[in-house]
Amino acid sequence: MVKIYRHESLLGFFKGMSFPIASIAVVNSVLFGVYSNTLLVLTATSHQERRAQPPSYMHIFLAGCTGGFLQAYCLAPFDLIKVRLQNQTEPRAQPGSPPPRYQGPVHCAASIFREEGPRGLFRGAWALTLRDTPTVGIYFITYEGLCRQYTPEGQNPSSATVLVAGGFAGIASWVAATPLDVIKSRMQMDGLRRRVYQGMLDCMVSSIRQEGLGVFFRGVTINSARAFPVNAVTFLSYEYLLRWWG
Ligand SMILES: C[N+](C)(C)CCCC[C@H](N)C(=O)O
Repeated sequence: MVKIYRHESLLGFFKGMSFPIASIAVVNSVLFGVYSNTLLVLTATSHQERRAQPPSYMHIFLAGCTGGFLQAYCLAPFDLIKVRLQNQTEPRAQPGSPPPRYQGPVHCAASIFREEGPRGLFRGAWALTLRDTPTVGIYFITYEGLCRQYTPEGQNPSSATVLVAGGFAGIASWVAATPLDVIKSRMQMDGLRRRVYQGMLDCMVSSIRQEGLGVFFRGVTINSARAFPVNAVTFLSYEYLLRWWG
């Protein structure tokens, strides 16, 4: 934190923010929409009816995986741009210094398109899909499991339960997602200069060789600290929006 502050001032902490904010509504509606509709297909119960007839954990997991798989594709280009901008760590421009490689998210998207082709915008998308398919399953299982544990049968979970269950669901899924998150980000940065990795497996093997197994847990603490409040609020919004409008 101190280093980022000294080097890039307060703005450094908000690097690559505008795109995630623009994309989060789209990505989350795909995630929760696909999840809920897959459950509807699998169990023939709507969100309201699910309290009285709770779906099995297998169905929850499958619906979560489907949601995770599809949202990964919507997320991929936005996530790529975020990673590229976050990794650009030049100090704030001084007069006379050359401009940064990417001047902002739109410029970044256009440059990737020009330099790496349309498929370049989906660099790392496979790793992202592999990261999100099972871990979104874990996300919903943890959430449902904790809600059921602390809610009397047939009732809606209280706001406090939803917040805590959502927070822990975020942590559990991020802990599980971190190894592939590290690989995904490295694949997304590859291609910026010369290609370093031949593919995902090569990226895994050379990362382990150079940095040991600990590399798979890089950033897990800060990711979990972020995941708790973000997902507490996400699930609270989800539950309340469906209760009001469902
Ligand atoms: C599966 N994985 C852990 C990668 C993410 C789950 C979605 C969580 C939420 N959109 C967030 O940004 O925390």
